Amino acid sequence: MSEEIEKEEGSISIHTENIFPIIKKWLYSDKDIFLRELVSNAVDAIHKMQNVNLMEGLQIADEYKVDIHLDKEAGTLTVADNGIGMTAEEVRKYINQVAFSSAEDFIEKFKDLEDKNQIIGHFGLGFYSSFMVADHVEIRSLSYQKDAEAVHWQCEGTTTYSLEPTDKKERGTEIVLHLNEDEKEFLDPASVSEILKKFCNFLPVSIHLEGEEINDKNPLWTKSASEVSDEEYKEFYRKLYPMSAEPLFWIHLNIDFPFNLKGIVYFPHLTNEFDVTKSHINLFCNQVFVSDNTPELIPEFLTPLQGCLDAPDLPLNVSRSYLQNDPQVRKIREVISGRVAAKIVDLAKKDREIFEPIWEDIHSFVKYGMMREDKFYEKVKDHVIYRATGDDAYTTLPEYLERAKEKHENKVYYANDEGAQATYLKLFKSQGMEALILDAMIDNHFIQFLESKNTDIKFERVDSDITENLLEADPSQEIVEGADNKTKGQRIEQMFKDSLDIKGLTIRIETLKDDSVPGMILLNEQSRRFKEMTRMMGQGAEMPDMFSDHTLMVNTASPAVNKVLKLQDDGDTETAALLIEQIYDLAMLSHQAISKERMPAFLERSGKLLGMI
Ligand SMILES: Nc1ncnc2c1ncn2[C@@H]1O[C@H](COP(=O)(O)OP(=O)(O)OP(=O)(O)O)[C@@H](O)[C@H]1O
Repeated sequence: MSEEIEKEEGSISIHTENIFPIIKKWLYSDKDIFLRELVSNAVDAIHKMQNVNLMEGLQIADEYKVDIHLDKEAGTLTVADNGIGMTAEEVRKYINQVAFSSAEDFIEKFKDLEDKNQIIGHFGLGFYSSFMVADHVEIRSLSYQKDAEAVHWQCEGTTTYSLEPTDKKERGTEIVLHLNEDEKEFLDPASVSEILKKFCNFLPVSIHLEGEEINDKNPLWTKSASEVSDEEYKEFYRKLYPMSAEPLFWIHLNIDFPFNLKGIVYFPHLTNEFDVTKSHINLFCNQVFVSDNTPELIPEFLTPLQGCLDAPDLPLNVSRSYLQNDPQVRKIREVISGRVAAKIVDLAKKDREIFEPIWEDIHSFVKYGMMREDKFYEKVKDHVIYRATGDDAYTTLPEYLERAKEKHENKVYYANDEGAQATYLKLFKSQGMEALILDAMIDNHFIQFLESKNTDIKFERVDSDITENLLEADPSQEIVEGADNKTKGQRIEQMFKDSLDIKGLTIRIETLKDDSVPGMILLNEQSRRFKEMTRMMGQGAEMPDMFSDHTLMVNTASPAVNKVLKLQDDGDTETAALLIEQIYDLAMLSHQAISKERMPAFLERSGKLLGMI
């Protein structure tokens, strides 16, 4: 006979016995944090004691401290404090009744595994993290309360415990961890010291390991900026990052309203080893180390920032994605961005000579920040400096435009490869004109961005066109020569056109004030930029040919060009053709290496021409 089944509904029971395996397994990778949790509890207990003393006007002249003691023989690690202590009632309430009411609740709170490190400390689970490394844990405690009786609690990693009176004489709590066989590394003072240095380095209460104080109770960020010297900031940096070069600048934050935020952030001297994509800020909560991986707190373009932030009221028990959208975290990012902008303006205004080398390290980040954040852009835009070819090595954009007003109003000339564009820069210099050097990866985008922000200003690379200022009013254009009624310019143009059979090439005849350059390649700014963009995106299999359209500007003032004319007149068309090819190759040479197709002819021709001298 089959059993009759009637419909029933109910809840699946998950037993609390499951909790210990979960604590061990899920949290295993971060087991070091049990020390942070126990020491934080001890510090909290001391703070509570200090408050009670304050309120009751009691004078208890103890030196408050947390003692960590390792006993190799017994296999125990003990965290002892002289804080407020616990009565039996309090142990029952705070320790036995774990802050979650069911395993379901526990799992719900832990579902975001990424944050387990932070969550553990924020759901009243801190003490239980000791079961990650010990099956057997004891608490011995004596409450500060009058006539309190000392208690001894023990648990061996199951859901049963024992609680009995004990003979502890001094106020406070001792947590004794009988370490598991494979956790004996926590008996090694050097390992424990390292963990304590990470988590407890800046705790506000004295922390002793085997009798020796290991922490700095008053880290620099707790002081006010006016009482800290530059040397102290640098020394603090060296302590945090012993192997690093001196930071470029730093910002001391001390904000009480509308939220609490203290800290010192440093902009490092960047080296090749420095990972600019990774978060470098140490986050603290009331001097307790929380995390060294909270990129959400820093504007993306400032990820290289190092240092410490102490944000006591951040809701750290929430997921990373929440943190990203949390209004307070956004405000922190804004504050940091604003303060960095102010610092940059301040440095730029104060002393250019100090600012210039710093600028070389930070400019890509600043430019990226300007493109990403309008507020940041507005704050720094007039103080951003550019390397320039004029008398001053660096200039701001407003300064440059002011100087260029007469010669080329609202036009900014720039070079992005000083070597390749040397001829053009020389011409500019000889005519008292300046160009900006914009040769960083980001500058291509930054130029477009600046143009979009300042629609009246145009940027042109020095080889994009020949400006009026470089040209001589050309008498040769007017002079009609020979029987064919052509000007000198027209004749030269014709000869170059006839000789050079090159795809996409246009010949343009000009007379430059400078006669030392026979020919120059000009690339139209807009089409060149378009090709560069396409190349950078690099999706198509075919890379755009930068020279599919180019202009050879032939300088009629050049003796070499006049020589071509003379040879033609003398009937030596062969040598004239050689010279024309040579002028073209030399002009191209500054843009790219001579192609393998043209190279043999170039070498042979060069040899021939040398032989003629
Ligand atoms: N060393 C101690 N001295 C006095 N009370 C303690 C000590 N350690 C723990 N307690 C008590 O036990 C409670 C539970 O501690 P637990 O670490 O599990 O969570 P919590 O401290 O409430 O929260 P957090 O996870 O933020 O530390 C504490 O709130 C405190 O009342």
